Amino acid sequence: MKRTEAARRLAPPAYATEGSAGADLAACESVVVPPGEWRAVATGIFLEIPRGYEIQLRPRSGLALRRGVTLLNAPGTIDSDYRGEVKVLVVNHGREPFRIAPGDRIAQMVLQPVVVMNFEEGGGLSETERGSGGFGSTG
Ligand SMILES: O=c1ccn([C@H]2C[C@H](O)[C@@H](COP(=O)(O)OP(=O)(O)OP(=O)(O)O)O2)c(=O)[nH]1
Repeated sequence: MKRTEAARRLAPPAYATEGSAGADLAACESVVVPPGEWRAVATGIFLEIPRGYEIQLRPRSGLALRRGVTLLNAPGTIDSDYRGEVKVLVVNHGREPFRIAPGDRIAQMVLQPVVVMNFEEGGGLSETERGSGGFGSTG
């Protein structure tokens, strides 16, 4: 079904359906992303994420399949101490300009627990069979 302008205006900025991993995230501004380019798209959403969690911004598979549109930095990270507006870095790999209207769902958000890393300098690393082999070293 084609969404009308009125439906777009009424759409909430983010919505989750039961059983879905992510909540869809909508744009709050009109943006045109030309082929081969990217834009930071405003959502009008400001979050306070509990410490120990992050939100990942992920592409929507339908936009990727139909339009070649995805997120430049997928998954985008929203830190728990970030208090600014959530923006979505939309990149257009397709051949047509990608037109975004307020209310269009352009990404999805997933809440994830994170393990906080603390680094300290050590004397050396333990030996393993792999050692420093990587990038196809096993064939
Ligand atoms: O797609 C994104 C990615 C990031 N952010 C916001 C929230 C995040 O907490 C902050 C910083 O993101 P990130 O750590 O990826 O950016 P950076 O390039 O490492 O910058 P900084 O030095 O500000 O951490 O920018 C967004 O709104 N959308």
